[in-house]
Amino acid sequence: MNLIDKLIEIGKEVHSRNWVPATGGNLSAKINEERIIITRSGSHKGYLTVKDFVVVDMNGNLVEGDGKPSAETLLHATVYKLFPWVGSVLHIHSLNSTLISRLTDGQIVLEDYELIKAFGYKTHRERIHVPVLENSQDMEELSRLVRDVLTGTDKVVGFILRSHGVYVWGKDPWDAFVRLEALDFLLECELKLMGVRS
Ligand SMILES: CSC[C@@H](O)[C@@H](O)C(=O)COP(=O)(O)O
Ligand SMILES: [Zn+2]
Repeated sequence: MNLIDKLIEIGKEVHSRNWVPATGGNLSAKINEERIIITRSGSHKGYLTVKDFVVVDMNGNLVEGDGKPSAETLLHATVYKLFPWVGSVLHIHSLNSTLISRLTDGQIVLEDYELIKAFGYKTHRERIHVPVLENSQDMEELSRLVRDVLTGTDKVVGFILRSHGVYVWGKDPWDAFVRLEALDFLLECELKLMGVRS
């Protein structure tokens, strides 16, 4: 299966979970060190076809395909540039990531969950971090912020844009999807715990 087919399949899957309502979200995969394939801006992630993908360079410039690359292309490029091992970046607007960001300042710290091992760690004892960043429509500024919070740490497994959604990455589209599933589950656990404790 090629990269586009895999991303189309992931689009259907995230749509079936109500993670990408109303054309929200964007999906990408790295073709090589200089090129990314990413969803076209405004495409519905549950009904993607080959025409909904464009090729961009690592600065977000369109290289191939019709239409405008995702409005958030620069955020994907920032993750690829920082982590050479990453082969796919997924962004969704799940309820769990959106709601928890409205109740959290700074970052979410996850520890003592078995599913932490889904991020490649050997033990549930590892503490992993999910920074919550202020949402912005200024992608240049936001990508600088993302670069700053991701620099010099291997404990950040994703980031959330407040009241917007979550970004997760992996070595390929399937790995990124499994991590996304794990992270959304962990966010739901934290959200429910907040409800119980309040
Ligand atoms: C439906 S508005 C959502 C967008 O503003 C954005 O947050 C989003 O995730 C999708 O943007 P897109 O440009 O289609 O990749
Ligand atoms: Zn979004």
